[in-house]
Amino acid sequence: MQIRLTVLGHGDAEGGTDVQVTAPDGTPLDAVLGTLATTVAPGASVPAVVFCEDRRLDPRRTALGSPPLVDGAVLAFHRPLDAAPVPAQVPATVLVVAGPDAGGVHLLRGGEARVGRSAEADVPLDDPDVSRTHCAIALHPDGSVTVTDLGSTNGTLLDGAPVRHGPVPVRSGALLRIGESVLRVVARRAAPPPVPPRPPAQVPAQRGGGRRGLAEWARERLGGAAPEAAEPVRPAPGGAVRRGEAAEARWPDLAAVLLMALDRGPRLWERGAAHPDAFTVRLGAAQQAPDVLPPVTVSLTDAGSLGLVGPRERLAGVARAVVAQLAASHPPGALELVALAPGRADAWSWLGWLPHVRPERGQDCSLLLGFDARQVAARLRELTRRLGVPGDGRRTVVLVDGDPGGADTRAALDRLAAEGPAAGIHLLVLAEAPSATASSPLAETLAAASAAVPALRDCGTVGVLTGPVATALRLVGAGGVPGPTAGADAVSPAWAERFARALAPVREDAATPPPPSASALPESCRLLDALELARVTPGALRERWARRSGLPLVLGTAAEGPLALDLAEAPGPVAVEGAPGSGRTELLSALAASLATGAGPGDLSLLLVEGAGEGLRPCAELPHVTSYVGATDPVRMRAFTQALRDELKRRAAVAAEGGPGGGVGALPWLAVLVDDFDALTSPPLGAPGRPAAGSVVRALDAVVQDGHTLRVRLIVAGALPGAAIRLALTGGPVGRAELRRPSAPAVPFQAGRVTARIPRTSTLRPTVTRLDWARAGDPPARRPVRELGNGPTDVALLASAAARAARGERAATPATLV
Ligand SMILES: Nc1ncnc2c1ncn2[C@@H]1O[C@H](COP(=O)(O)OP(=O)(O)OP(=O)(O)O)[C@@H](O)[C@H]1O
Repeated sequence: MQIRLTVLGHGDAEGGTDVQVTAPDGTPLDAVLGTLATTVAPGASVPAVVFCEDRRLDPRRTALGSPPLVDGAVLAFHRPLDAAPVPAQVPATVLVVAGPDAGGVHLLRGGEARVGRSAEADVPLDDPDVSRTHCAIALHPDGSVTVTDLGSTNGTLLDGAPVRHGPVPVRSGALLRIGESVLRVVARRAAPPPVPPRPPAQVPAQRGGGRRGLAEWARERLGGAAPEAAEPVRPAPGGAVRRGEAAEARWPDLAAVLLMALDRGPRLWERGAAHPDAFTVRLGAAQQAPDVLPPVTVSLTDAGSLGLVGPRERLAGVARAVVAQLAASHPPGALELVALAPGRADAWSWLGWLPHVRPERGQDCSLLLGFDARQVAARLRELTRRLGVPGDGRRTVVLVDGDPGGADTRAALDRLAAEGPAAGIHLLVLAEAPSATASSPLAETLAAASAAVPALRDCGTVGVLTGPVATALRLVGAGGVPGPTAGADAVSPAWAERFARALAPVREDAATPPPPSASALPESCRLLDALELARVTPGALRERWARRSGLPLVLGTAAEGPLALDLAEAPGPVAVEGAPGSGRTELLSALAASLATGAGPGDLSLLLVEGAGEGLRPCAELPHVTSYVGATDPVRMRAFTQALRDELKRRAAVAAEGGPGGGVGALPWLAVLVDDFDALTSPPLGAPGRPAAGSVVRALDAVVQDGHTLRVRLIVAGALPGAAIRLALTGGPVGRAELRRPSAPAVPFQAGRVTARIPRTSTLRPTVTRLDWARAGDPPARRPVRELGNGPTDVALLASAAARAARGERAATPATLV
């Protein structure tokens, strides 16, 4: 199990230190507390008290990975932190629903809240058109709310009417416009509308129910927009203005987006791939009516890719808002996020907390981020591999911020911009340019931006920030077709960090579990540990053989622990596939060793066949092995294949004779394991195995055809058409693989290692490492697994223990083979 925490040590700066903890499930905080303290501050002692938010923890009783110690949690040594705000517990709330510093959720507990550009304001707004102290919103003892303009330069509008003299009463739901920002005041007097039943997204249960009030409150705000009430989406590649209150609720504003993440209620991740509003984002609001905010939206499905052009700070704020909306509305099962932002780790590291950037397609990185040229090239390789291949329904949105570097990389990006949408890959391309104004007209701004960032030309919609302070967004469709203008919604970096951290521990509901993250797998897996035979003794083996059922085959470790299947129940042959050097021979050896621990030699015979080389030789010492032959010896190979065919005939005869239930059940199992299958069945001209190839193919074909009913199983390393179970080595660390079965999702795993000698604890010790977000796009650090050079390997230890255990076992009924 891996979780990421932020630790505030003694006297730490506000940001704290981000760390990653890797430990077996259920490890108590106690086990890593000292390491956490020294990782954050070298030489620090174990803290006397630890808080998670405002809650004091008992380190012996708090398990890593269980609430509150989940991904994204903030631990504070020595002092408590403020808990998350709970709007349900306060009578009124001010939500910043639109504008250049949108998304804020401010609680009114009573008295006056000052709104302004000043950092000291109770509701600070980074909006150039807002005065330092602009207006005051007061909550009175009777629950009523008023607003007073404090002599602002640009004035205050309440539902369109200027607030000249205060205080002016404010109804719940009223819109206050100040500068380019729009605030909605919500007082808690209105009854909540009914909520359509829908299972919420899953997060490990939270004790104490600290956020239940927030959930309730958020439903009041958000619950009205059931997706089934949605009007059909019409293609509007240049963007669309949506009118009416339902439209406002349907494309939530950014305050609502933050509450979706904090609350994890029914609207979080409500849009699966087939949802009518899937992949449609709200870029801002049309400023037409005083008391409504008609959302201006763009559908990525229609646009293909979306470009954003403008000055750096505003541009980044709008892009943060777009990405956050996508992450709040779509589950990771429907949406993958990738960032290509060379040199911009500081700006985009917050994405690292989102579940959507985990590599779940076997990408060799910790997170799908590209913060330097190598990482960008790796991400582009992974993405361009998917071009021309029909998508699996899950879409990918790729944030492109900055020059990807080298000519090859630029060409790959241009290809992705042109061909990506057809493969479910949509770009969000940022291009820095001065705001479009009278002196720098839109067309010129757009032309200059496209020259600097060619991928912009393939974007079906481009939003250009306009106006003297770049707070409006003009949408332009393909071919320069003019689209609507919106007041652009942007969010601050702090908002984005808070939003993403709230989503970090959330998982999709149990009905559609996300594929286990490939990166959650260990770098190496000792087979004997996965078999729970760390100390392999004859007694332990005898005991297993005695209680045997089926033919248990432990493959290695999946994200949740050891991965096993029953070979007796397998519907057909098993193929181990992969590139040379990916670990096929090792996995085949592990399968042989695993089978040998599940049944004694009296109940199971192993036949080992080498197509090339001698990779299986270490397994030949297992007492179960009755034949070990290689293609280099065609005479023995022919004899072997003849004997195998005879054995199949003998078994068929026993099966035919057998009484009710078939006599075959009394026969020992026979497992044929073939390494380098391709070399065996189609050896190159002049290869020593060539003379025997024909007979081998016939014998193995007979096993495929008849073996299944005769207690004979076939496992080959190589491509075997019609294999029922495929163990595909996917690259990355050696031994990284996927279990693939028809009509079942692929299960990533790390293959068991058996021909080396690995100290028992090397993959189980808890570790704490500082998180370096700039390196998160690299292949995961390969913790060098200490393999002991001298002394017996694990398979030799197993073979010796098995040989001793077999002495005294009832005499096997050996297969009559060479
Ligand atoms: N699961 C594993 N963990 C760690 N190291 C491994 C693992 N599997 C294989 N290796 C090591 O990687 C190297 C290649 O493994 P292996 O020979 O099994 O690959 P292969 O796919 O059979 O390739 P080839 O057919 O070219 O021999 C060997 O040195 C082996 O010890």
